[in-house]
Amino acid sequence: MPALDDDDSFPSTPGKTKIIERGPHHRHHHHHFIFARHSLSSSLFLWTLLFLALLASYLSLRSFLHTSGRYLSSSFATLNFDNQVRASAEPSRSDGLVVLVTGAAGFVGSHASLALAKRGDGVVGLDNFNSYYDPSLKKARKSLLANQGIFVTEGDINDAKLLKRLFDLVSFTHVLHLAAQAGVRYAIENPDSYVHSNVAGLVTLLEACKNADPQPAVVWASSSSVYGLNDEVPFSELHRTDQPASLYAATKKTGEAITHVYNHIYGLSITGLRFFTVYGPWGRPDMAYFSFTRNILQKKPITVYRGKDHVDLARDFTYIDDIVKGCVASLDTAEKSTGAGGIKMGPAQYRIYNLGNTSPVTVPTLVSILENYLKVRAKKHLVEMPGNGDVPFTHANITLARVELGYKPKTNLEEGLKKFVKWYLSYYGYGSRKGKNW
Ligand SMILES: O=C(O)[C@H]1O[C@H](OP(=O)(O)OP(=O)(O)OC[C@H]2O[C@@H](n3ccc(=O)[nH]c3=O)[C@H](O)[C@@H]2O)[C@H](O)[C@@H](O)[C@@H]1O
Repeated sequence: MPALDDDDSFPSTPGKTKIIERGPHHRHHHHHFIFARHSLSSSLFLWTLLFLALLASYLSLRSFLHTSGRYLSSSFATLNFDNQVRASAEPSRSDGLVVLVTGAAGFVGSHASLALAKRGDGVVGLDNFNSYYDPSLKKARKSLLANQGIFVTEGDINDAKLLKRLFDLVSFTHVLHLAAQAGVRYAIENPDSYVHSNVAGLVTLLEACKNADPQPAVVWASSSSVYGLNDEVPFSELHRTDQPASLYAATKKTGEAITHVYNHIYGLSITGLRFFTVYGPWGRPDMAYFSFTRNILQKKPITVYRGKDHVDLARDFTYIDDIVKGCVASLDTAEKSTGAGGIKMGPAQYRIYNLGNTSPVTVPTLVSILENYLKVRAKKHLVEMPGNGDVPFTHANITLARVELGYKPKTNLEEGLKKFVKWYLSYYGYGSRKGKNW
């Protein structure tokens, strides 16, 4: 029986190497071979080590440069931001106010910021540039402000860190709080945005104000819509405001309650302004006078809502310059907040004013004024008021604002719309039509 070769007697175990011994000669060669393999693999090992070490130092150097570069550029950005905020906040007259304007790239915010800067107050703007309506209009307003040395930082009033940073950088004497989710009917589509800006954002802003030392006096935009289903006319600050007709109105009414709490607990000086359908150049594209103008010029139909029994809707349309005067007068007459760093020192001022025009105009009349200036007939679709938040009319009693603020609106709808249309035609490049219309 042939001897079974040991090597073949067992199937090789996976992973185990068989050592074959073939006598001394073989063994020598084998050692030589092993030695060569050894020296080859150890030098390969060394080279690999060297390579890895080089690679590691390259990578760490790169990441160091990257991090320090980023750190340096972010430090420069921080420094740049701080300098811009401080420079913008510097009043150019000796007793100038130092005002944080929220919603500064908005319609009322941009006009108010310009008016304040023009008389020598320091103004820092804050705006989130959201896309509720064309943000390019907001950017254009921002450039207008930048030309007057006003810096508008891009940020949300819900950003507590950013607010703290601004208050750490600047001792604001006043906050003009105009940032909000506006629009009555849009609340049906996007209710959350109203809670986000008009409730949560307001609280975040008031927290920053009450923590500041010194605390600023706060003037903010409420709305004529808080009168809701009230049918006593003209609307007085003494009338009921507990029957809102839209979520928008409800969040503004909530704002009045929330600001009262901060006044009561922390001694913040508060002035709430109930604006009545503000219009004018650089206005809001979502509002009727603006979208009607666009559609009329583009020969597109417009929808004109009507109330019950075909009664025309009416608004106490108020021109932007009059509203700005009311805002500035409110800032000038606001008493100081009494608290500091979150602690109340004594009772503080709490005021609410109507800022309207006192002469309501129907929506069809608004349309015919526009038709007249645009020299185009509107394609009107008369539609029953859809019940999505509108009230049939607004009409302001402004006695309180007149007596306490010296507020006196002086632009009627015809004059105001003339200025608006002139701006609209030039801004949207209807330049050649100008001569024809004016
Ligand atoms: O005074 C206020 O408190 C409010 O004024 C305006 O709200 P509104 O009066 O509804 O202003 P527009 O949206 O310009 O509407 C004006 C009138 O035109 C009517 N309208 C609007 C849009 C439309 O397509 N058709 C139409 O007939 C409305 O029903 C309303 O009677 C602003 O949009 C709100 O942000 C502000 O808070």
